Amino acid sequence: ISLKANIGDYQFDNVLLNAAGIRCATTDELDKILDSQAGGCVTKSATPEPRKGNESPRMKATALGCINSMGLPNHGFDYYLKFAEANQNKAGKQVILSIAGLSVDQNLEMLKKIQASSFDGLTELNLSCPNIKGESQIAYDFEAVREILTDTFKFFKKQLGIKLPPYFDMHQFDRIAEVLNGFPITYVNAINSVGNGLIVNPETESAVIKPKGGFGGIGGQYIKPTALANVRALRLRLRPDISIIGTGGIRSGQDVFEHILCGANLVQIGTQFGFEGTKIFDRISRELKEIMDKKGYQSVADFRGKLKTL
Ligand SMILES: O=C(O)c1[nH]c(=O)[nH]c(=O)c1I
Repeated sequence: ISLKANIGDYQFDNVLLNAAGIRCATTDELDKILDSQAGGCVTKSATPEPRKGNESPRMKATALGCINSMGLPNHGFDYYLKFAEANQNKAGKQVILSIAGLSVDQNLEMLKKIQASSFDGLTELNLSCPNIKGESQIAYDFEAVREILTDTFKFFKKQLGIKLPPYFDMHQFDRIAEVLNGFPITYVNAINSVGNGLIVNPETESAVIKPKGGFGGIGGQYIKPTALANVRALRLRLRPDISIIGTGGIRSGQDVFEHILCGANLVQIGTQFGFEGTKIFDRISRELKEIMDKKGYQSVADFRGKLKTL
């Protein structure tokens, strides 16, 4: 039974990856992921310069997942580009370089550097960070997405993925797919955390994270139905050559099976990877293979996108 998959001409020995932002801000953390059963690693979304991020407490775990308002803490774009250049082309293991500029110009500046660099792997353009004070998630403004991709593909000739926020309305699925189908993107990653949730502690009668009055992105079990709906809706609307990475609510082999059934080519694990560390990739690989064995599937292609309706 094989858990191999590919995106464009990039081979992954395993469909499991970390989600950007979780235990992936330093080279040590990234090395640990590459040394694990994961099919590759995704770097913490980078800004052109290093950032401290928001005030702590800025992340809180709950019984069903977590809330975060990290505020893009990272070591700066050059740090991650250097790691990506040094660790690309490991057989069957891909390094995905994630960027999240605070403006169109910052994104174009980083993309120009990638284009000029020796990194020939996948870049993930994060248009969905929910935690920058005063900034909204770019991908909720469809014309802004069209503009940044128009500017990007005037010079960017390497392979680009787009990290999307969750959408909650059929016309939004139609609109974002219509915009993305107009560009030579390699994949979309659905979804980022569900933005601006609020976790309350009834004992202390208080919010549980400091930034933004306690508002932050929600991950974990809370968001799996929304993640699956976004993967499915985009699979049904995007050009067949655009792959999908499914992210959101994964903590078992069954959850991965559901994401692939909805159309995911690969999956990323965030909240639960944060709780368990890299041994999660062994556990979930084993659980997924057990499910495939029971159902008589040899490869993930056998059931990818084959969700039935009633
Ligand atoms: O606050 C963050 O750093 C963050 N947090 C998220 O939940 N998603 C994101 O894309 C980002 I860039």
